[in-house]
Amino acid sequence: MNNPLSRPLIPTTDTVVLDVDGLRMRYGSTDVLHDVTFQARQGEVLTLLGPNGAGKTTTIEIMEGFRMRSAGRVQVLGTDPARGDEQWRARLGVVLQSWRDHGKWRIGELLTHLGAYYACYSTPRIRRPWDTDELIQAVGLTAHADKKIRMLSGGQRRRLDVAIGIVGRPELLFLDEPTAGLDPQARREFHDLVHRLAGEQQTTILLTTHDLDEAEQLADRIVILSGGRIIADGSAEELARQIAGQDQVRWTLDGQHRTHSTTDSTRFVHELFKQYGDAVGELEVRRASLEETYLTLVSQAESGRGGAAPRASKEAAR
Ligand SMILES: Nc1ncnc2c1ncn2[C@@H]1O[C@H](COP(=O)(O)OP(=O)(O)OP(=O)(O)O)[C@@H](O)[C@H]1O
Repeated sequence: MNNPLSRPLIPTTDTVVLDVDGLRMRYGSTDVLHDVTFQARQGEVLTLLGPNGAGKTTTIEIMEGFRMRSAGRVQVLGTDPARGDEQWRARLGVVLQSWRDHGKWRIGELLTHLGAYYACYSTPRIRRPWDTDELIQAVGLTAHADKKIRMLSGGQRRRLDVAIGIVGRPELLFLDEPTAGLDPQARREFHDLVHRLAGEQQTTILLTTHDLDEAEQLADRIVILSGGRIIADGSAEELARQIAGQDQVRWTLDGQHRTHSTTDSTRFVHELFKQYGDAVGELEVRRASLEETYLTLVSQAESGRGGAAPRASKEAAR
């Protein structure tokens, strides 16, 4: 786990919510997904990264049941999305790009209207839909609840998109570039909301983003797709470890500045203190940012130097 904030309040369970095995997709004579395999567990935030055209949207649309796959096994909340019924669909949340319809409606009216469709899918464990006022507060739109949708700013609309995606209290939420167009404060609030959904409500979240800081902030696990293949699967730290020599340890000893590159900075620092104790000063460990790791892994994959993606272990998924 990379960020203490991303640790769920209730730990991620072992229940597999998303199970994709040997997924292939072909458009005409072009293969765009090759043997894609990954899983996500309940309460886990999984981020799908990859360059334009890598196959992220195709993968997500297959899981949402909007696109038929060419081959492979896909189970979403225990059901093959190609055969998902209304009851199954009510357990999913999808945040689509901006909601442009119903411009004359007010936020509260629209959410109450959409939420009503979920009432019959309530269960003893999950009361559906989300209470409109609570939901509006959760996405930070209380001050605008009575505004007509066409009067909202781009960022306010994006918050409304998220509210529409979660009004049915989904067990699995798909977020496609959710913070594009949000200002820094709205982005921060959105990140808090994702942490709350995953931590308090045990919602599994699959999101795509091109913002690597965001991925690092939010993801329990990161899956990188390149050219339709998974080239990496693990936490940000695990992915960084795949690239040899990326941690830089700096310190001073007898007034002299020293630097050392290592794949295991924890062990190195331990040895350093064991050997020199209090004589070590100004210690600094600089880990590769996710951006550096990502760019290296993608460029290795594109030049054919990448190895097979290590499958994330159960522990890595927590
Ligand atoms: N309906 C389609 N017919 C033919 N090819 C398609 C179709 N949809 C997508 N593709 C191709 O499949 C590949 C994967 O596209 P996809 O949209 O899944 O990528 P992506 O990772 O979501 O990209 P981006 O980051 O640009 O949104 C691309 O080469 C794209 O051109």
